[in-house]
Amino acid sequence: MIELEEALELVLARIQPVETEYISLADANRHVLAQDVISQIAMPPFARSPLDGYAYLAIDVDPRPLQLNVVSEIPAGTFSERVITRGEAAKIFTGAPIPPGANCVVRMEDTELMGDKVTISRPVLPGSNIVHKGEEIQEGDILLKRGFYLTPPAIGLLAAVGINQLKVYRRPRVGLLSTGSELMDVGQPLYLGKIYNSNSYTLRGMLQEAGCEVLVIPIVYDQIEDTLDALEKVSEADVIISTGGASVGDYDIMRHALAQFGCDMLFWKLNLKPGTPVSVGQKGKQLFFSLSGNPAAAMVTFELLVRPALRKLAGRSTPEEAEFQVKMAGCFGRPGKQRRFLRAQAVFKDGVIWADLAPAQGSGILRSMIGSHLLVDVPANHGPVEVGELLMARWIADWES
Ligand SMILES: Nc1nc2c(c(=O)[nH]1)N[C@H]1C(S)=C(S)[C@@H](COP(=O)(O)OP(=O)(O)OC[C@H]3O[C@@H](n4cnc5c(N)ncnc54)[C@H](O)[C@@H]3O)O[C@H]1N2
Ligand code: MOO
Repeated sequence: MIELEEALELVLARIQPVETEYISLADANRHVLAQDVISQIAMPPFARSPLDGYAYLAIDVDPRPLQLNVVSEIPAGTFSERVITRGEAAKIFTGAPIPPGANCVVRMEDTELMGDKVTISRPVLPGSNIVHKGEEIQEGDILLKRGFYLTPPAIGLLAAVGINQLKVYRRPRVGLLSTGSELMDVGQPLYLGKIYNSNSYTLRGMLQEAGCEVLVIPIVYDQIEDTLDALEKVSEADVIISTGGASVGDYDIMRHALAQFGCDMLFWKLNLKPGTPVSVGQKGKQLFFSLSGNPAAAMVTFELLVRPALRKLAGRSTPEEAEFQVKMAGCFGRPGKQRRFLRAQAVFKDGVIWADLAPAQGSGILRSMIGSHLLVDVPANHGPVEVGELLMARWIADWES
């Protein structure tokens, strides 16, 4: 039985990021950048108007009202080289370039146009309502660094500076095995003694959200031969995750199957709950995680151990999330001898993050993950957890309620 931190060290030491590839920006969501991105242009690329109105050359002491001759019109997408001098204005629209000579924009609502003369009821000060060139991004800015996990705002930012090809790490390929002779797939009536396989569905979604390609082997019987066959089917995967058959029972064969498959076994059992009976093996470049079959336990150990491993494999610069302090909104009577991770909702009140525990904390209770944002880290041999107590916790993905 080893500590989580020791297990993580052992696992992370065995992982190198996957190879890189070039992809188009349209395919970049949930990929990890394998290059620093330096902007070749400024954004905006020119000084522009944030309003529909009139651009002109203001001074500090313009009379009220101010009357100007309208000498040009600049819709967005065009530009005008006509220099605006004192007494002149250009009719301008949101997003259009400020013409040379002008030093401000007054909004349409404060003006009245008669023929080619505009009367400005409330003149503005020099510099008003101009978005300067490079206000958001300067040419040469490092926008994003290698190891950055690309999600929509970052992809939009890359589009904003005109990037259409980029170097990323290829998606990690993950094979997913649900083992258990009691399992049936959804879509059929349930036989006596059987249950539906939920782990495949939970973990497939978690893996997809983490940017992985997933190959699912839905149900593997608790027999060495079946397990070895299933392992052969995922020979292209970088990482193989199995659930079930991880403990001490006669049919808990996963770690034996892995050893027989030729894995070098790194450890068996983590000193934490839920999900104690985890083992990890390595064969060549492939890493094998055997997780508990209990649905909540599988999710928790995925968060604590597998997710950091996948992050490093995917090329991300920060494999692990830091813990932070929370205040307990509920009590928990029996944490036990082992370190324990409690599922809880984060509630912000009076400047504090309160951890509101899920009502049931059993290893098999998948419902407790719904609406949980936190895993509260209760140390080994901790007595009962009291209301108001301060403990450390880590964020997990936001499983909305
Ligand atoms: N004598 C002992 N028994 C057990 C121990 C122990 O130390 N001594 N440890 C317990 C702990 S802790 C856990 S956790 C479980 C782990 O069991 P396994 O990983 O071997 O998992 P299974 O027995 O195969 O399954 C556990 C539970 O989860 C259900 N299950 C399995 N796969 C799925 C799936 N894909 N979808 C939904 N539900 C699944 C399975 O039917 C069982 O009810 O062992 C304890 N036993
Ligand atoms: O380790 Mo197990 O605590 O029941 O999930």
